[in-house]
Amino acid sequence: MRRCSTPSRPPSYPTKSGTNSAPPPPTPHFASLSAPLSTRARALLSLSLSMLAPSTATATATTTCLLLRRPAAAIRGLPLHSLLLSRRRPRHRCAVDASSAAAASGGGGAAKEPPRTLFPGGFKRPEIQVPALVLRVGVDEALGSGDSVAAAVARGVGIVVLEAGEEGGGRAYEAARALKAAVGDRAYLLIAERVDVASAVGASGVVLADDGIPAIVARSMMMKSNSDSIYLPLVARTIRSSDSARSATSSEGADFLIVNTGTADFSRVFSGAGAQHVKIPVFFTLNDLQSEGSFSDTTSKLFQSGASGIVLSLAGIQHLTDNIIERDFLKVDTTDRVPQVTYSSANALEETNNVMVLTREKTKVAGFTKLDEKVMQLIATEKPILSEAVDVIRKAAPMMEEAELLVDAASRLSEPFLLVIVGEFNSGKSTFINALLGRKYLQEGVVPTTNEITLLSYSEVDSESIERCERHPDGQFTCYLSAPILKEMNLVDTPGTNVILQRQQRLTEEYVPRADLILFVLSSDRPLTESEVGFLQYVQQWKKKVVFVLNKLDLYRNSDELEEATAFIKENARKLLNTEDVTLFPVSSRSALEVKLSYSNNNDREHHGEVLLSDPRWRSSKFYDLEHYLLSFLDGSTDNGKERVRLKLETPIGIADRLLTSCQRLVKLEYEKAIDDLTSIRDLVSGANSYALKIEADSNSWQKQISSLIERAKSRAITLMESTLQLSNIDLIFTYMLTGEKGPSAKATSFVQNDILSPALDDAADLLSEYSKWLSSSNTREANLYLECFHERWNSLVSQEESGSSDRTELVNEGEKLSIKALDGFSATAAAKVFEEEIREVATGTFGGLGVAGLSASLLTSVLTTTLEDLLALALCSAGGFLAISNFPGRRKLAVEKVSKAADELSRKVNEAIQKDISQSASQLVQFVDTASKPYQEACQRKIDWLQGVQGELSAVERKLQTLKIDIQNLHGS
Ligand SMILES: Nc1nc2c(ncn2[C@@H]2O[C@H](COP(=O)(O)OP(=O)(O)OP(=O)(O)O)[C@@H](O)[C@H]2O)c(=O)[nH]1
Repeated sequence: MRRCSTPSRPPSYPTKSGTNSAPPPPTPHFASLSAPLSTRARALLSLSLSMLAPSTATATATTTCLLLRRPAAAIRGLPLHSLLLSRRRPRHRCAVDASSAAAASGGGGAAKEPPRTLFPGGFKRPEIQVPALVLRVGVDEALGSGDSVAAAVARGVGIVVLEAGEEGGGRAYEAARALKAAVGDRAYLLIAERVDVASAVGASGVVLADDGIPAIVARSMMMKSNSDSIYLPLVARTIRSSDSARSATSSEGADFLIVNTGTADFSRVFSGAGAQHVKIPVFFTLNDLQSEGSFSDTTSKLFQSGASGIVLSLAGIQHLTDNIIERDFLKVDTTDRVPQVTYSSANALEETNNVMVLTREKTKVAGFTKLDEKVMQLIATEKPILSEAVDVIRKAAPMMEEAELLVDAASRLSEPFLLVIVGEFNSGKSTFINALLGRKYLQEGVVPTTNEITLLSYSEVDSESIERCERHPDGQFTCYLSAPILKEMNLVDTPGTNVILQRQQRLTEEYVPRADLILFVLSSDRPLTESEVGFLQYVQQWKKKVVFVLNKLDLYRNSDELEEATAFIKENARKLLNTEDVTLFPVSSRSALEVKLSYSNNNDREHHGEVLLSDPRWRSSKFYDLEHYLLSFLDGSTDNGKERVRLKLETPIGIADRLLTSCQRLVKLEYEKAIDDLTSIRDLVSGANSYALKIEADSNSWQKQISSLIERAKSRAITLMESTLQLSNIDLIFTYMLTGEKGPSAKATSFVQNDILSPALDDAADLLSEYSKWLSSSNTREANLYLECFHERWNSLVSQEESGSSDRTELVNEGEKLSIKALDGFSATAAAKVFEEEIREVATGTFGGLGVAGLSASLLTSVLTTTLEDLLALALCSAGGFLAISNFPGRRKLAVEKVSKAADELSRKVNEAIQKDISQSASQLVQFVDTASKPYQEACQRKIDWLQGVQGELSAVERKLQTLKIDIQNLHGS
């Protein structure tokens, strides 16, 4: 029998969180579904995943909520205020439904892989909103003060830390569970020093002690134990010194730090030289005994001097007034205040003597400083089409977080050209950027040095003193520098593509679609490694223009080696990027930087280029060609300059293209699924028609029981009649004729009535009543199965009111059943009377006119026992009476037949009533199922219509984008 299994919901529709591991209800008997849903759902889901995921990613159906709204990464690059205003946004975790996951995996124990999105790294980084209010809770408090914790979260606490380090596992686990229940998804729950407990309760992460296990180990332990989650676990570390802060922030990979030493120690912790390298948020634990006034001062001071949040106990939170919370943690005034700490970049910090810059860059440099009319027009045309695309993408796939990429890219249309520098760690990305800018703005090093994305933007004020870096809540840095090239070109330094931390891999992946041009830095000592090939394939999916830089040219011993390497790279890049046009610049960034730095004090700007060219080190670095190429991008009169405009305009179109294609496929799948759903519902409804057959088959045993009951009564009555109407009973018959009812036949009549008919009728009535109940309950059960099936499979389509409107009372009116009424016209007394009359009829019809005086029938019959002998004897006794008596057996037979017929008639009536009941019940059920299915059918139809509309909108906006693309291509041709 097919089961009414829960279908896995498509990714673009929100699902209810929570699990339902109850077994699926049985299916109505004739539910004929076109395919078992578990298989179908799995196919659907993996299709949509593989469609969304790059080809290198393996998509598996492990979760129904693959694409969640607005992760930190997706909003990186959005205006700051929009990041901060999203503060109270509830965090979505992927609630993997146990049953749907099981269904999706075919019910077997198939190995689950992390779900993927458009980014091959696949995982999402949780957002940490700053300034953050962190609550630390002890085990006792957690077990007893759930309400206070919930209240604190409602007031603005974003992170709750359970201090479970000292506790035994059992209590720590119970406390963590209690906190999890109190906090829900409204804040992050982190467990201090207990990765096992954090994993067991599905907490958001852990806080490690200063000397605890490495962050990467903790993170991977948590990821292993919660392999369904698409979020990277948060790992924080408590620190006591700036040195440990520095190590925690660099290669270690912690997400934020907690300073546990109290307010007074803040400056001490952050006074060391290492503090300048702390690139992740730092939260300070505040002493609870502060009065309100001092709290107010303290929080302000902490934020001004670089803290990103404060940590308080439950008691401490109570001292914090709503005003302070509102002022420092919730309300963000984006006009005149920088709520994040602003870090100076490495060099600038030294130069400015740790002075924090609290004014924010307000004036951005336009992307195209010399925009011609046509470009302006194109931008004006493009923006509304992009916003239309965003609307329709959000409509078609509300959970597709990647829509934010498009929003971001569209908002950057008027901003500077975005050159994103990618490459494996240590390939020389930072050195290349420094060489291009002519100053050591970025750190370089042999160990991975770039943990975060750094966006280099132009600072309008031409003074080095205000060069600085701002850290955004999700870790991205924006550095404002005065390098002229940044006026029209923003540079992005990314973490290496082969870093061990998934978080950084993802950071880089997310920047690829936004890039207007990608500079792929390869290292001469290992050109085109496996991971570089993988990353290039990913880049190719976004159809980005890539320029290769073969760095560390100085490592080659001769030109043959260089030629061999360039040929190798070009040949492979051609294949990988599917283009003939591969641009590759072999350079030595380090030499170039050294040369530039050696002339940095040369004030003769005018002849700077000539001076450099005269230096053989500069010439051998070959940096000039690359620099010239990039600068030509900034010159609108050159081919590269024109291409720059095209690339810039095409960046959001490329993203839109890809997202729209994904949406088209999703919507198509949704559409096909909706059609399938509608067909399945209709199949179920028509399957109800077969219910009559099934119920008839099931009614057979009832019918047989009742028939055999009647049959038994009949045969007993007939036996009685036959034994009464024997000539051997002729005395009795005569007596009966003479004395009427008082004779011996009255005995037979009462026997028929009391011993045969009445009990048989009672039994039959009981049986029919039971049958009627059975019929009703069978109907109700069947109806319920249908309801459950509709509810189970298509619950998400209809509202509760709509689905609950079917009335089941119609199905249970067993009092109305015809089979019960079938016995109504049949009374035992009346039947016995008829029985008696039949005997009388036989007797009078046979002997009434005979008048045989002197014949001793009893004498004859005492010796003659059979009917034949009776007749013979009578014939012998009276030739005159022979004729009359010879009719006796015939009359007796007729009487018996009459009784038999009456019984058969009763049996037929009962069977007929049963049949009518069956067909009535079946049609009631069909009617019921039809009515119950209506809301679902209508909802499916609505969805089909809606999806058709969305398909139309998607196609319309795609067409507009195609036209726009042609216009952009023709921009400089006409
Ligand atoms: N020989 C040689 N070494 C170079 C050159 N460019 C950079 N390096 C060295 O390569 C190492 C890594 O340079 P970085 O610029 O930090 O490399 P990166 O790609 O930014 O590294 P991550 O930020 O960790 O991804 C440093 O020791 C540089 O001095 C070069 O042209 N020649």
